[in-house]
Amino acid sequence: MFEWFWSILSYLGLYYKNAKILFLGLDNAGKTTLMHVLKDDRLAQHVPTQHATAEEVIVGKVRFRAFDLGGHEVARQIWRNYYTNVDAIVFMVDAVDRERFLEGKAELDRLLADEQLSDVPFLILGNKIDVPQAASEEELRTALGLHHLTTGKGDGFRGMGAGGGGGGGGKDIRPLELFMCSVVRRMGYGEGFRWLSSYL
Ligand SMILES: Nc1nc2c(ncn2[C@@H]2O[C@H](COP(=O)(O)OP(=O)(O)OP(=O)(O)O)[C@@H](O)[C@H]2O)c(=O)[nH]1
Ligand SMILES: [Mg+2]
Repeated sequence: MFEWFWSILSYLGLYYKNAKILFLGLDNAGKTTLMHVLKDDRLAQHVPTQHATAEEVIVGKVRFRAFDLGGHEVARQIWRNYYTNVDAIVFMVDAVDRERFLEGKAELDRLLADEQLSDVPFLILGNKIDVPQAASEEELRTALGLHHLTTGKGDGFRGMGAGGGGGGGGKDIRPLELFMCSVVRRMGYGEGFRWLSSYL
């Protein structure tokens, strides 16, 4: 099943596709930490990102050009400078910081409403589930208002009837899913990226 999946990917020429993805989300969500775990498998403490950085990362068999943008309020103003030719958005949320769910939702809604991104798949990562107080997937799904937006976690190709489980899944529906993860424990995001790869 898995072999079959990758052979189709390579047949379609997506094998090692140089996809451009943006890591977005509020400050302190864990974007830079994830970037470095993906890039050189190293966990480190990072200062809040002031300047966007781009790195080449390979997840599974897809090569990404990942742009790590700062999440603090001033840094958010330049997110839109990176929207051109973007292939996917990874939107990270700190699942522990309930007080900022609303702020995160507002930023996510702004992105989802942006014309330039109307066709772009969104992988939403609820990070820090290693912390016992972290919100559950269901709680975060509700807090971010995702119930009617998610398209299902099954691998799928756009236009071939996406959607393995959730609602939606029609042809013109933007792929969007929420996966819970812990970057420090190196769990959860792999499934998310695998899901995302199937739409690139
Ligand atoms: N408990 C826990 N903490 C994490 C995890 N991932 C990241 N962190 C911590 O969260 C804090 C912020 O991480 P960063 O990667 O700097 O966050 P960022 O999203 O890049 O923040 P900005 O650059 O300000 O936008 C750091 O103290 C990380 O160690 C995780 O999976 N679990
Ligand atoms: Mg950062």
